[in-house]
Amino acid sequence: MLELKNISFQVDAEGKDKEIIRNISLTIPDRKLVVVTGPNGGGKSTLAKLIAGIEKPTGGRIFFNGEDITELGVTERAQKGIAYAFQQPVRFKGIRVLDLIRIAAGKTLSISDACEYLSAVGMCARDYVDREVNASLSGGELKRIEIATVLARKAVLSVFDEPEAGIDLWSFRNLTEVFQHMREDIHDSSILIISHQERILEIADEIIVLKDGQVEKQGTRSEVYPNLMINEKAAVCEGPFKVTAKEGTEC
Ligand SMILES: Nc1ncnc2c1ncn2[C@@H]1O[C@H](COP(=O)(O)OP(=O)(O)OP(=O)(O)O)[C@@H](O)[C@H]1O
Repeated sequence: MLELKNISFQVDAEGKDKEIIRNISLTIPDRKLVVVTGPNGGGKSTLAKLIAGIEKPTGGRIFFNGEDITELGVTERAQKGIAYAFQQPVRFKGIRVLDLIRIAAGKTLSISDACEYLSAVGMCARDYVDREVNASLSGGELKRIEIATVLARKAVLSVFDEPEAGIDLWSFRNLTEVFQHMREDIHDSSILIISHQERILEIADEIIVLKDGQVEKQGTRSEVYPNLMINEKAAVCEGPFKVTAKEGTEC
């Protein structure tokens, strides 16, 4: 279980203090798939980076299975079982896709085992295992490879920052199935996905809405999702809208 207690994150932006995360307290329980959503610039990626240890909070404490990990860096948190897939993954010149998946798994996987992770994210695995993780890969390919490495980690807490970004619709459909399988096979781990996608929100156990660096809403999918959809619809409807019990929201 991951617990954030009164977490704040402030940066110096052109000589002025800017508070990106404002006194957030939340829990990511074991055996749950939690989706963080909300408007652009609300602080979602920053929250993920604070959890992964890429950024350090300027206030508050972070606990992982009861242990205070606030002062631990990325590597130590990774060793404790926190895996993180960037919104914009980094490239590793000189390292093959196969090596990256083996490093993530922490063991010498056979080529066919490594290929399974690539196939899971919609890649024709044999075409990719020997490719270098360099600039020759497209953004979408790189993104899928990174998601495959997080799958290979089998982490205690897997954090995915906008896994849908840059991924074509067909592969995205596959990807939601991957998350669904991860959810079914969750045991003592948990999954945190930052996403704007309805298909991902629909498979969440819990949804957190982050806005202006604060938790605007938090609850089970059935508590949060219907209202979220109404608000989204209201934002795009020019005129008045009505809600019907059966059909959801109509403009
Ligand atoms: N190091 C930084 N210095 C200054 N401003 C920052 C820094 N990091 C993030 N921000 C700002 O903080 C806000 C939140 O950024 P963040 O990337 O966490 O948002 P987000 O909710 O993930 O957005 P999106 O949905 O667009 O990915 C944004 O306004 C961003 O420009």
